Formats: sequence, structure tokens, C-alpha cells
Amino acid sequence: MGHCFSHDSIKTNEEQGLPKADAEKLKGVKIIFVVGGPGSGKGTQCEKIVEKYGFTHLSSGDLLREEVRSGSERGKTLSEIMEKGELVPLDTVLDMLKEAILAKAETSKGFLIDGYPREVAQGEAFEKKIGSPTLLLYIDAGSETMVERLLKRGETSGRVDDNEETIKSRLKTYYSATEPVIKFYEGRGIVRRINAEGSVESVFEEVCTHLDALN
Ligand SMILES: Nc1ncnc2c1ncn2[C@H]1C[C@H](O)[C@@H](COP(=O)(O)OP(=O)(O)O)O1
Ligand SMILES: [Mg+2]
Repeated sequence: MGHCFSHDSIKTNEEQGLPKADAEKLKGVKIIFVVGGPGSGKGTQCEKIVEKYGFTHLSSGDLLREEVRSGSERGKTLSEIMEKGELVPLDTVLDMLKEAILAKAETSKGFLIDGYPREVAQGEAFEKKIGSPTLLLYIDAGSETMVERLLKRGETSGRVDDNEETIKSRLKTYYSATEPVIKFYEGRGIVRRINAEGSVESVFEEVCTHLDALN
């Protein structure tokens, strides 16, 4: 009879996870994944959630765009990937999120992780290195609605990816890589689907019913 766990595998897991002190800081802190296609309204809803519930909003896209603006070498590489509508390397996003979460872990009631995970592997890596989500808000809008909103946003956003060509490729990336994330977490019963076709206010009402049910 062999052992179920070798000593080595246990050690490796501990090394990958958060140090005890950091894990302690995050105890009881809610982690909410906000997932949806580009232009579905994730950022808009997160702003309203922050206002009402006082959660901390971390947008993976905003963190990446900040890095680009800083003009660093890493930022330049990221910018090229984002212009193509592709996903940036998993570790880059995760490191940025982890840093931002730990910086506020002691003072925050909860974190809205906006635009992450973009693929199942990102979700798995997040759980291994940081923790498990309490809830996944699935902001669901049809592709026509998303394109329309993105083109309108593109008139003023100055975002390199808000153009017709990049939007097409972002939608493709979303349907092939991100939709499986929803399936993955549905099995755990933490997915709450929000119909995001309506007005900002009506979408938010639906969001609130799910957040109110958390406590
Ligand atoms: N329910 C809604 N109705 C109409 N426009 C909306 C909307 N939710 C968001 N928008 C607008 C705001 C933005 O210009 C654009 C994309 O919204 P966003 O919050 O930036 O999306 P995301 O963060 O999911 O990419 O659409
Ligand atoms: Mg956004």
C-alpha cells in the first residue's frame, strides 16, 4: 500500500499557495468573479456595486492598461497582445491581481475581480495561488449588443482594442476561451446569470438581488 500523498506534493502545494499570514488576512473576505464578454457592461456594473456595497473593484484590463501607460518593457509586450485581441500570459495578470488583493486584504469587505478569469486555466491558477470565489456574476449580453456598445465606447475611450477589427477577435476569444469558465463554475453552484441586455439600472437591480442574498 502506497501513501495517498507524497511528502513532495504537499510541500509543492504549500509553496504555490499564499503564505499563512496572507491567507489569514483574506479569511471571510468575499471574492466575486465578474465574467462577461467585452462590452457586456462589467465595468459599469462594478462601479455601481462599489458605490452601494463598498467592495474593491479590480479590473484586470485596467491593471494591464496601467502597466502599458507606465511605458515599461512589460507594458510594450502587453500592448501588442491586447491590440490583437488576444489573452496576455496567465502569470502576468495573476501576479498583478495578487499584488492588488493583498495590498487591500485587511481593509476590504470583498473584491470584484472584473474580467478574470478569461479562461479556465486562469481560474484554476487563481484558486491555487490566492483563493476560491464566493460567487461568479455572469454578465450576459448578446454579441450584437456588445459590438454596438464597444463601438460607441470606442468613440471616446481611446482604447487600442475598441475598433471593429479587434472587437471581432475579442468576441472570438470570449466565446472560445471565456464561456467555458462559466460552465466550469456552474458545477459548483456559484454562477449567477444576469441578463445584461437592458438598461444599466435594470441590470443593476438584478445584480443586487444576488449580492443581497450573499449575507
Ligand atoms: N446596460 C447598458 N446599456 C447600455 N450601455 C451600457 C450598458 N452597460 C454598459 N454600457 C456601455 C458603457 C460602455 O460605454 C460600454 C461597455 O461597458 P463596459 O462596462 O465598459 O463593459 P466591459 O467592462 O464589460 O467591457 O457600454
Ligand atoms: Mg471593462
